[in-house]
Parts: sequence; structure tokens; C-alpha cells
Amino acid sequence: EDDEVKKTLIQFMTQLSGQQNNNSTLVWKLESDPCKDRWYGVYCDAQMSIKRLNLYRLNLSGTLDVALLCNLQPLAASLTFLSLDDNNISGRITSEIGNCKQLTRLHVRGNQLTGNLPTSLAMLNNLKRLDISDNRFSGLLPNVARISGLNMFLAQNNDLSGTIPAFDFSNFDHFNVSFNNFSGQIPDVNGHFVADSFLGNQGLCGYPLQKNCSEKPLSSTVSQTSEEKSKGPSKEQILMYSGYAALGVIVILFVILKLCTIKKTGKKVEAALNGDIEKSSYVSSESKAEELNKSGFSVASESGTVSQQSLIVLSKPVVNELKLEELLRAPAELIGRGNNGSLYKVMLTNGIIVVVKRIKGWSISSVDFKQRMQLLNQAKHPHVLSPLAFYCSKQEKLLVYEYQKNGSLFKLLHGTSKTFDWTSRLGIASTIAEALAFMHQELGQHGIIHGNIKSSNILLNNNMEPFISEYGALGKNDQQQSSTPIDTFKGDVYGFGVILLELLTGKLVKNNGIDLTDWVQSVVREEWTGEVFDRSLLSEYASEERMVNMLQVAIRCVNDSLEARPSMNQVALMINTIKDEEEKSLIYQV
Ligand SMILES: Nc1ncnc2c1ncn2[C@@H]1O[C@H](COP(=O)(O)OP(=O)(O)OP(=O)(O)O)[C@@H](O)[C@H]1O
Repeated sequence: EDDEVKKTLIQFMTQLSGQQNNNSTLVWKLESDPCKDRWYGVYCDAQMSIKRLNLYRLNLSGTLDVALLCNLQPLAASLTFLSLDDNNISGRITSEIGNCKQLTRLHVRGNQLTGNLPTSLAMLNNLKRLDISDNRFSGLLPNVARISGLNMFLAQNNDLSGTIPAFDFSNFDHFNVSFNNFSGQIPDVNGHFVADSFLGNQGLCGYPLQKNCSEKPLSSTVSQTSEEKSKGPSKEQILMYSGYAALGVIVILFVILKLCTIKKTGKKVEAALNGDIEKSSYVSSESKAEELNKSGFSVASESGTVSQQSLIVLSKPVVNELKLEELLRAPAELIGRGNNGSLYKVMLTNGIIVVVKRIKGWSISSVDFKQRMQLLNQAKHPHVLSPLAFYCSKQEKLLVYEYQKNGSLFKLLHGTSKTFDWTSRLGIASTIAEALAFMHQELGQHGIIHGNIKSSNILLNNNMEPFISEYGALGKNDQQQSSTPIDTFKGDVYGFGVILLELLTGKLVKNNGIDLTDWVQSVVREEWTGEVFDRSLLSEYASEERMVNMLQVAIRCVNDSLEARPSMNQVALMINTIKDEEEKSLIYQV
């Protein structure tokens, strides 16, 4: 790429990033080439022309300058895809967007963009998918209905007004203008869309909304309602209010019952808000430990008093000189109570937040535990979260990890977050497969496996990069119980296969008693493979061929026969092949 293109891209990115952003993922440098050196988010074709800019979810908080991109001929003539979804970008889409004539997809969802949309937007004749939802756009909608190939238009949650242009809805697979200020009659949807696509627009009427366009204006309805009100509550209102009252009583009874149960089991939880950190103290009923004043959790030594053993710090730069006493005194919040023990989020005095895993019921000797920690610390992989420090006495084992504020893959897949696209899912699968294969290789001879690999143990950092957490922290004797070491490694392969199934289906591992692996295997047996995939993947441009390939890998991983399961190394190779094919297709197909 010529220097001008590079300079423009860097300038575009600098403005998008804003002042505070120093995103380390984006190594866009003048000395390198965006295509040959694969700048993050930049995709090129075989002729080395820039085709796609995918800057989705990168914490960008600056301003958008469309003119920079679309006024530079080489870029304007080649760019077909621009995605800035889910950042915090402000500014406007200015009229220069009309010069980016090759754009087939424009995605700016989930930003702070404002102002009117330029009429030149409707001149983008190649546009197929337009997503401007979850911004603060206002004013009239340009007549994008004139773009004949448009098949997705998402504009929900803005402040747009005026009437809805006469779209030919039969072309559309996605359409949503809900929660704006649109008014007037909805054009004929031809049975393609339901009310959800139009809700939350006060002045909008006609099918599929249940509001007839000949209905009286809102003001007269209001006065009618107030007349009705003066007559006293209706039968329906009385029924509704008594329903609420009954519900209230049930909730109060439930809370009282819950409080009694907590008291009975001897667990006292005092929580007080201090700033935005919840201070809680947890007193273990199992251990006879002395309660430490204000401590987040108590630790017992063999003699029943606070242990003299010290915390062993493994990662100096993050928790340098951290003492057990400081850890115990710090405000703590219980964030999980799993099969392996409890997990606390702890705010240290220097402001660093860590999590502390308190492992229960692990009969490993202190010597073995220490040796295991040292081995884990040596086998460092950039995508495996290794403990920052640990503590070990006969009764207690604590592991300290860095807190990852973006939560887990489980939360991303099954929480309320917005769409999670195929490229990101494939990227996460390949990173985790490689990291797990690396750990198996490094720790194979010592028999240290993960032992509990699942989507809640895959954490995401600020840049949404995945990390395996709690490697080697299995607090049970499962590892010793297995007949051969190979069994246990194949156990991790199974766990990884289930993660692949979650990524492909978007479904929970256990849903209403249905086991995900059983369900997938039965659907595939019936040759309904297409039914398995997450609908949101099918509706984007994701390649079904590569999804099927990944499904085949997943099915091999969850095979009942241990011998039939591949090793993690083989799994990583297979997934990387799929990822390479995906990248090639992005280059050649766009
Ligand atoms: N370092 C961390 N930073 C942020 N969140 C974390 C961290 N470690 C774990 N979590 C999250 O905290 C929650 C509770 O974790 P915990 O390990 O107790 O649960 P679990 O994995 O379901 O249980 P277990 O591992 O005992 O089977 C999970 O949602 C997990 O994703």
C-alpha cells in the first residue's frame, strides 16, 4: 500500500481511538504494510487492495471521520466492508460516505454517533447490510429503500423521525426500526416482519402494530382515560392490584425464609457498601478458623489460629510484596461457589483487583502443591492465566489470580450481550485449543491437566482476548482416580469439545435436563446438521462449510471412546486449518 493510504488509515484510527486509548492490539505502523503484515482488523484481496476494515469492539472512544477514508481514492474504490460495531465512537456519518461506493456492509452499531444521516447514504448502490442501531442518530431517514440489493436494515434505538420509506420487505432478512420517533403508516410488510420491528415509535400506525391508523389522536385517548379514571378502578384493575399484593407477600415470605436458613447454617454475611466495592465478611462454618476482623475470608492453620505460613508470590510485577495479612484484610466479595471451592473478588490496598480461589477438599500434600505451582509458573503461555501467588496449609489452599473484568466466555455466549460473530468465535476456539495443547505438552510428563475446562473458565481481558483460567487447580482426586494419564488428558479434550459445541450452537451445556452433547449427536444422526447451529451465525455471513468442519472436530472430541478422541495437539491443528481457510476466504471472497 502506498504511504498515503497507510498515513490515512493511521490517522483514521488515531481519531477513532481518542486520547485515552492505547490499544496494544492495533500495531498499525508506517514502517509495515497493512496487507502483507496483516494489520489488525484490515483484510485485503489477492491484489493487496484493502477490502475490509473490521474494528469491532475495540474500546474505541474517539470520533469518526468518514471523509478521511472515503475521500482517498484507492481506499474509497476498494473498501467493501466497514465495521465499527460496539465501541464508544462519537461524531457523525458525513456526506463523504457516498464516495465509498463499493461498500456492501456498513456496521456502526452500539456507538455514540449523532446527527442526521446524510442523503448520500442512499446513493450507496452496492450496500447490502446497514446497521446503525444503538446510536443517537436523529432527523429524517434518507431514502435507503431505493437501494435495490439492501437486505438488512437495523436502526433500532435511535432518535430518527419522519415516515418509514417504502422498503420492499420481501428482500429483507433483518429489519428493525423500533424505539425511534417514526410516525405515519407502516409500509406493507408483506408478512415478512412482526410488530417487534416497529415497536416504541409513538406516531407509527398500521399493520403489524395493533394500532389502526384511523384511531383517535393520543390526546383524546388520554382525556377519555382520565374520565374513566374518575369513575374509580375497573374490575381488571382491582384484579391486577390484588395480584401484585399477593406477589409482594410471597416475596417477603421468601426473603424471611431465606434469612432464617442462612442463620441456621451458621453462615453470617455482613455486607456493607463502601464506594462501589461490596465489603463482605464470610465465616466458614466448616473450618474452625478464627474470624479475622473485617477480612474477606478467613484462613485456618492446623492449630486453628491464623497460619504463620506466608503467601508465596509468583508474579512479582503485579502483586509485588503482597502479604497474606493484606489479602485477608482487604474487602472481598464472594463471586462464585463451584464444585471446587469458592471464589472471591478482592480489592488490594494499591487498587489492584485480584480473585482468590479457595480450594476445598483437596488432599494433596503441601510439597506436591508447591511443586505443582512452580511447574505451572514455569509453563507460561500468553493465553493461560497463571496464579500470581498461592497459599497452602493442610486445611487451606488459596490461589490468587488477576481479575478479568470482561467476565467469561460463558457470560458472553449465554448472557445478555449483543451478537458474537463467527470470526470471533473461531478466533477464541483456535487460541484456546493452542493454549491447551501447549499446556498438555509442557506438563504432560507431570500429569498436570486442567481438569475442569469449561466456558466459565475461559476469561476475556480488556481486548476480549481469551485466557484459560484455573489450569491445574482441580481440587479433587479425579486425576489420581483415572486409570491411565492419557484418560485425564482426554478428559480435557472432552471439555474443550463441549466448549466448541457451545460456540457453534449458542446453547447451554444443560438445558431443561437436555445434555448438549446428546442433543447435538442425535440431531446430526438424523441428518439435520444445519439445525444445530446458532441462528445468529446463520444469519450473518458465516460459512456453513467451516461451521460443519468445526462441528466434526467437536464431535470427535466428545466421543465416548477415549482412544477415538484426538489429542489437543491434533485438535489445535484442525482448528487452525479451519481458521486459515476462513482468513483466505475473507481475502478472496470479499
Ligand atoms: N480471574 C477472574 N476474573 C474474573 N472473573 C472470574 C475469574 N475467575 C473466575 N471468574 C468468574 O467467576 C465466576 C465464579 O467462578 P468459579 O471458579 O467459582 O465458578 P465455576 O468455574 O463455575 O466453578 P468451579 O471452577 O469451582 O467448577 C465464574 O463466572 C467465572 O467465570
